[in-house]
Amino acid sequence: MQLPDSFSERMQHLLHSEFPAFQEALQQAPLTSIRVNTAKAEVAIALNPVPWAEAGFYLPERPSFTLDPLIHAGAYYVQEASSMFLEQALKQVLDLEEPLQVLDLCGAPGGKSTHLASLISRDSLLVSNEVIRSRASILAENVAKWGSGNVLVTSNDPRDFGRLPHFFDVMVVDAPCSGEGMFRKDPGAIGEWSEENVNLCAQRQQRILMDVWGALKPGGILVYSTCTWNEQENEANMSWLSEQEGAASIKLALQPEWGVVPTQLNGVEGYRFYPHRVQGEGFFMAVMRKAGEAEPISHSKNKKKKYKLTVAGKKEKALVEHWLQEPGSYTWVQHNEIISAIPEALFEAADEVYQQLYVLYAGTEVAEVNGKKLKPLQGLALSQHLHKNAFKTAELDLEQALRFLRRDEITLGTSGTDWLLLQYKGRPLGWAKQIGNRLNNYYPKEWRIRMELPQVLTETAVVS
Ligand SMILES: C[S@@+](CC[C@H](N)C(=O)[O-])C[C@H]1O[C@@H](n2cnc3c(N)ncnc32)[C@H](O)[C@@H]1O
Repeated sequence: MQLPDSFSERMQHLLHSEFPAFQEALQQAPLTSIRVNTAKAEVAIALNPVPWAEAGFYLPERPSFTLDPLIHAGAYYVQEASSMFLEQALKQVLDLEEPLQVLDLCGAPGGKSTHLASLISRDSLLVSNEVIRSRASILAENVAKWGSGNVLVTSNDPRDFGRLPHFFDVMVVDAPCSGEGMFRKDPGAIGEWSEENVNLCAQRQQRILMDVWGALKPGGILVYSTCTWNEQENEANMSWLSEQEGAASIKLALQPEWGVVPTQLNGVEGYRFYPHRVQGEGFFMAVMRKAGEAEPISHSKNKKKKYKLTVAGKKEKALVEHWLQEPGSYTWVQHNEIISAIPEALFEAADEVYQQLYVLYAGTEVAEVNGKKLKPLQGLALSQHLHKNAFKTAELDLEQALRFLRRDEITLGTSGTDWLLLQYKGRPLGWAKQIGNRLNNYYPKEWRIRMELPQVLTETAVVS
């Protein structure tokens, strides 16, 4: 791996005698790690845990994840281990039992969003945003697969969040960066690296931070991260924020065996992940508290208020509400023919987000209602709160499951006119409709596996 000279000089300056070990680590193959969706699955084999994330595990080798139906069922997410350090920021700084309004500003493809969704309580709202529309669709797909039901996926420019002043208790800004920490995983990133790009990234990060800062409550928490090592994009930006806005740095407790390197610049604490020190890729994180007193969440129900969300009619709601567990805990909303369930406690906040931002996916998309015709939706199949007994289910073997996920035609020897919830190892994958002894495949077109199946299929058996 040929590194740019000025990058090597910078790293030598940062690492001194550790530089040769760092260089050598960059030549090693990157590690593979996953984070298990504990609401849906558990690890099936003895795996080494990621020490700073409860549901994180290293895999001994990288399987073909596409060929494991359970990844499509949202049973786990492939995520780089260092990034899972976000968990420490949340657990050490916040009371996660409390209802929180959380923003993940740079959300796609969804590693941190799905992690946040697992960490926050059911009465907490996660707004998961991605400015680039095509990437926002992938984010919405991953959020729907995770199935927690308390996430709104938006696709807005950071400056649009100025329309939600003092709205969020927590903000995660996993900023677009020069990607030095990804050189080992994505050698293509080396060619894009330049001093000029580092400066441009640092300026863009400051702009992003200023654009969203107003949406953070006084006393609210910012978790800032990048996958790069240079000081400009990391400690210097946090020091700038502290000077500019009076934000205070928050110190996290570290276990020495983690190998995470704490840093300090002008009173700002940072956490660095180097591949020769930790089992993971390059990463930086800092946690800051906005000046001022924390305000409790208050959304007054006002009868005269004009809502953007339309509550579903009684008739429509009655048709589908038994499809989720605890139907009474949701507000059922309808947009065109789509009925979605939003946790009742989050309705007011969700409506405010709808008033101000472009929402791509909200809560759990449950059904499409067209007169008397009812179609269960993919979001429901993958929901952690699906009421399975309301449906006929069919268990698929590995080949059938992969064919279903490719949107191929499949036959199961069933007959009738029902909707079938198709499962693999007991985990729902999606819907098929029986038409006599044929099955219509309703797996979403945009999500389908495009890969040809190999002649011999082997089970991945990472989680069960
Ligand atoms: C490091 S990635 C986010 C990874 C994600 N947090 C995860 O854990 O899966 C940064 C994201 O910022 C988005 N982005 C690019 N330019 C941006 C901008 N000007 N403002 C906000 N986000 C931007 C990128 O499209 C990208 O998805």
